[in-house]
Amino acid sequence: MSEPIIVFDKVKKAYGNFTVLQDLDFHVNQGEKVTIIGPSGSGKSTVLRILMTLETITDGVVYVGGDPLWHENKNGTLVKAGEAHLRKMRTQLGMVFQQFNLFPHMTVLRNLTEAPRVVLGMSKAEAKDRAEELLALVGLSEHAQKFPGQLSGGQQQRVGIARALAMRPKILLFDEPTSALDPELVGEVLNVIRTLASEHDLTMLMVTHEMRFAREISDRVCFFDKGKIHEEGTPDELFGNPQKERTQQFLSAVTEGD
Ligand SMILES: Nc1ncnc2c1ncn2[C@@H]1O[C@H](COP(=O)(O)OP(=O)(O)OP(=O)(O)O)[C@@H](O)[C@H]1O
Repeated sequence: MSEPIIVFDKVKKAYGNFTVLQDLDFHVNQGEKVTIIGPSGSGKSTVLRILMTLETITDGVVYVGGDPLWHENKNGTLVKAGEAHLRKMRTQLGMVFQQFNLFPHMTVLRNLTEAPRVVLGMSKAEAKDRAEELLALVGLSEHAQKFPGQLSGGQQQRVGIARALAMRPKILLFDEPTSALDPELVGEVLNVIRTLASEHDLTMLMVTHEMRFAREISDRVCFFDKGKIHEEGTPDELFGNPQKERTQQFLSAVTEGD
């Protein structure tokens, strides 16, 4: 049984009086592929944004790789983490965004080499070698010198995946990676994620509306509702035999016509 690499311990996230996550207990084991599904506004993206340190937490503790993410241990007490701690912790995670978030004024190659050089201090030659390997992995070797605007949405998202991998994260987060794409471009992105999931020992946590894909690649699927895990299980359990009425309602609404 592998160790948890992500742990949410009674995490609360509120914006003013509005509570998005309420006492959330959640974990992902090392190497596990976990998918979060659920209705709009249930807090799915917030979980990923907290892990990327793009959102703070209101209460509770998040652990990544055994260390508190948003806190530092000072003489046995957890205190709010400083920027240096956050920066160090962040290197364990990579994120693939819905809107790709590539640097538009940089070539594809530079999009992949910039952060490894600046943040990890990698040499130019090493960063370039690594970027070329990753572009081959996502099938974009011949587009290295293009700018993001010259690529299709599917190609841009494949660059987004390669860029996240360039930082050699232990954990890869995907926030609805195909929802900004035209339907005919979804398949090529899912193929890349499928390859990563089957051939690499990465821990993957994904928010997606692609139910069939979630069923195929996940070890575990969590159904979120109102900032909590309402039900979770293997894909066969959750999609094939959901136990709770709310899960059944959600699944029958989103899989209608499938
Ligand atoms: N900066 C913010 N200020 C106030 N409310 C916010 C902020 N960011 C998110 N929210 C609210 O928090 C709730 C959860 O947002 P989140 O993006 O996590 O939902 P989600 O489950 O990912 O939804 P979707 O499937 O629509 O992306 C939503 O109701 C959203 O409006």
